[in-house]
Amino acid sequence: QPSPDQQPVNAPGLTCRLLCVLPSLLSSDCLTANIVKSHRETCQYRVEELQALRWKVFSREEVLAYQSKSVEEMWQRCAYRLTDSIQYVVEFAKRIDGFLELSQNDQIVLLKGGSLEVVLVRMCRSFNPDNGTVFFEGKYGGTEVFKSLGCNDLIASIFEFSQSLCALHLSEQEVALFTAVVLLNPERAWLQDKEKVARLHSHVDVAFKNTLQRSHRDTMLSKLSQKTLQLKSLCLLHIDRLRSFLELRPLLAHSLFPPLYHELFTDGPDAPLE
Ligand SMILES: CCS(=O)(=O)c1ccc([C@@H](NC(=O)Cc2ccccc2)C(=O)Nc2ccc(C(O)(C(F)(F)F)C(F)(F)F)cc2)cc1
Repeated sequence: QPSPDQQPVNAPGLTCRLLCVLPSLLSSDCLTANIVKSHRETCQYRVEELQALRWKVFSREEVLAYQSKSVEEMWQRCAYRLTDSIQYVVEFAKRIDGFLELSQNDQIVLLKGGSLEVVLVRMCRSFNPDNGTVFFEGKYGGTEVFKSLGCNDLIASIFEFSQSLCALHLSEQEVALFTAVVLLNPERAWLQDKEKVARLHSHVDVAFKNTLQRSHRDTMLSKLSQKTLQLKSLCLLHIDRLRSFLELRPLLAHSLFPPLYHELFTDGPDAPLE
């Protein structure tokens, strides 16, 4: 009888355990690859591009020009920019395995509830934490650029959020997986098939956790769950400011804002996303 340390490892048991756990690792790796690819194809600007533009900062004159614009014009410019970014998020969602298998109603509910959150997470890639500027209309500017919007608290919160997210030094792979988790939130109100969304969400969550563990970034999870809470309140503040802006100018809403922005952020008659 060989001594215990010479006994062959209980091979069948080990093989079985590997084979049992392997499919989920494989499917989780496939899902990770799909999400990272979807992000790369729909991220609007690559990080390298955004970083190469950091030296292009608005001059004093350009800042003054922004500050002398009307509230309406500034809101319109931001709304257009955000709607542009949201279109890319819609495309990102459609490329995530399983998203298009959800009912159209649930696809719209998830995008209505999560697209602005995803844009704000993605936006941190265009934020320069060294001088507190964000890439806007071709150059980098600080909060002073958005002064004429008349909601400095919202802008300050968005900049603080971007600053804190930058401090986590998320890789593109982590941004991809984090934004997929944010988007596939089974707790969104009005979901028809909550269980189906919860299954998809848990697959993405497992894929994200596996990725973080492999790169020894497990500590990131607790920090990111705090970020998700901040994100929620930030978007509620943003939508509430938009509403109060629009309530004062009912006619403006339809002429000023691109249709998608209107559908996503006002409780007007729900038209399906094109
Ligand atoms: C989000 C995906 S990404 O990181 O790839 C990415 C980053 C920045 C932009 C930027 N693109 C432009 O400017 C387009 C362009 C370029 C040249 C000339 C004219 C036009 C852009 O849209 N910034 C931008 C910042 C801030 C805002 C706020 O509304 C918010 F609330 F989102 F932060 C504002 F309030 F700060 F203004 C809204 C928008 C687009 C995509």
